[in-house]
Amino acid sequence: MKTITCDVAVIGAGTAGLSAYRQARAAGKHAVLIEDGPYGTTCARVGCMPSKLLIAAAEAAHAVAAAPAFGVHPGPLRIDGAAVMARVRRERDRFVGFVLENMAQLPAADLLRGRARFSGPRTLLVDGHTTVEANAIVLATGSRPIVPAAWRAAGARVLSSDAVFEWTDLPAAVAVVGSGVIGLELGQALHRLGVRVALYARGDSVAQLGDPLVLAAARAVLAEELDLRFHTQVAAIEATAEGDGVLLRSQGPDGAARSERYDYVLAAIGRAPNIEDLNLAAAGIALDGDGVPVYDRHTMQCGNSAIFIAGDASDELPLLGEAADQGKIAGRNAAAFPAVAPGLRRTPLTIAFSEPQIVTLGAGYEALCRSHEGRFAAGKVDFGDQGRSRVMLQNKGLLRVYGEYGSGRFLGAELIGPRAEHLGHLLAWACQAGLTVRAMLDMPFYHPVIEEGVRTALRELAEHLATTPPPAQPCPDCTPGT
Ligand SMILES: Cc1cc2nc3c(=O)[nH]c(=O)nc-3n(C[C@H](O)[C@H](O)[C@H](O)COP(=O)(O)OP(=O)(O)OC[C@H]3O[C@@H](n4cnc5c(N)ncnc54)[C@H](O)[C@@H]3O)c2cc1C
Ligand SMILES: NC(=O)c1ccc[n+]([C@@H]2O[C@H](COP(=O)([O-])OP(=O)(O)OC[C@H]3O[C@@H](n4cnc5c(N)ncnc54)[C@H](O)[C@@H]3O)[C@@H](O)[C@H]2O)c1
Repeated sequence: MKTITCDVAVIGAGTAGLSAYRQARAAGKHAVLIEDGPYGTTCARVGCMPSKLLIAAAEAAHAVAAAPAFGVHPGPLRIDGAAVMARVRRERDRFVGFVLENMAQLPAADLLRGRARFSGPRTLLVDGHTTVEANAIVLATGSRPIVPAAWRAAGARVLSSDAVFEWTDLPAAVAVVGSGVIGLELGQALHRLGVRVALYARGDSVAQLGDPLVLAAARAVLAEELDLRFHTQVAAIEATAEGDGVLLRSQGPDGAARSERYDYVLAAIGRAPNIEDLNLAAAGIALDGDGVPVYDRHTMQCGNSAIFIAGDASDELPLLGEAADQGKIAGRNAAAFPAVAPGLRRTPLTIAFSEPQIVTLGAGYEALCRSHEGRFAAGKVDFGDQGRSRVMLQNKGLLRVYGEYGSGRFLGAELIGPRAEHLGHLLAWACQAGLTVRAMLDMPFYHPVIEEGVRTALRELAEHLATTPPPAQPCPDCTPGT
């Protein structure tokens, strides 16, 4: 058994862990980075990048399919599934390669291979071969896809998003379970690439949306294109007798049972933080009801301990940018421990790369119903009649913007709409800058642009904010589906 003594031990060499490690090193500390899986990060290997590569191929196919509506006839659409997946894997490998190149430049003595578990509040045991004694520890162990054991029992044709990017060709039929971000992004991309896709949702939620009006718009817009099965329970999944597919038995909202054959079932029902194998009992920190360490989101410190948490492991907002920011804060504070200080937490921004894209930023509708009951107003724009959106034949979706009575401060927004990733950034920046709705309306708006739709929504919001707020009452419509 070897013993390593260091200032900061980081568990997990993903985005959050690498960010924490770099901060600790930049502070002049001896840091050790422990990883038991492949290097390359979830984002590059099986997350953000390969999923966006698949979506990019789907967008190309969709552009061809949509062209005749403009009087442009490019000829019959032919999708070469093997070529699509080859590009996805080739470009994915390129992104992973950049991470690996950076890893190769780190001092070899700082990199420890193996699975870390706590053996004390400041001590880790790595695979039974090394004990690491650290002044502070950063827990950046990421998350993993949830696939219920009963579904796994059906065999290898029940898979998570991790496996999709290893395909060498596109299958003929896929059942996607879950209407969250992964289900929507991958389900729509596969559909646009010619795969028969049915998307099963036990409730009627759509991606990260909470605003009932935007949710309703999203359901309607997406259902125009996708086979969306809302309020449908997956009753059982079993392998076909030939082993070449799966039978999915489901029960719809009318109680009717259905059994359908697919090549694969893609479980997209959420991700769980990697925390249970860490022997957290030895760490001496408080855990919440889900077993996740209780921590301060501004310092990422777990209680008053020398343990800091970052990235998907924190189960807060499992997004790349958050992992990088949280890792930075955790690494800096671990290096400075016990002199812990709050770090920058930005205005929350989430983007689902469906089409139309789905975006939330700032305070969402459900959160405002709790924190600002009777104290906030909303404005909206329906993209159906929005000039530039219609020019581009992308005139679908709804934006709702929220502002605070009295201060006139812009609080947040939810939307499904064209080029929403850009609108989302614009609005998130205004939110973080603390702008009032009036100040936002004083900004330039070109013509004809989609941002004019944002102005329409802001104008409506400004009108509401100029009136007396209605008497406080419970939000009548803030209970969207599960
Ligand atoms: C399909 C998909 C698409 C996504 N798309 C986007 C997107 O478009 N935009 C966006 O912002 N986010 C996206 N995300 C989310 C984003 O990828 C994650 O939030 C981010 O990668 C999390 O980084 P992390 O450092 O917390 O975890 P990871 O990168 O997973 O790193 C954790 C590391 O810890 C290691 N580890 C775990 N336990 C131990 C242990 N006990 N000992 C040693 N090592 C351990 C793991 O092997 C892993 O390497 C997507 C995710 C998925 C799955
Ligand atoms: N564009 C992006 O930023 C992006 C893309 C992909 C993933 N991600 C991240 O990855 C995380 C995980 O994505 P996800 O889509 O797996 O999770 P999610 O939490 O977004 O959605 C999971 C969905 O599955 C449903 N569900 C849960 N249990 C179920 C069950 N037993 N049967 C049927 N449905 C069930 C939930 O109601 C929900 O609609 C996201 O929260 C997001 O942070 C981000």
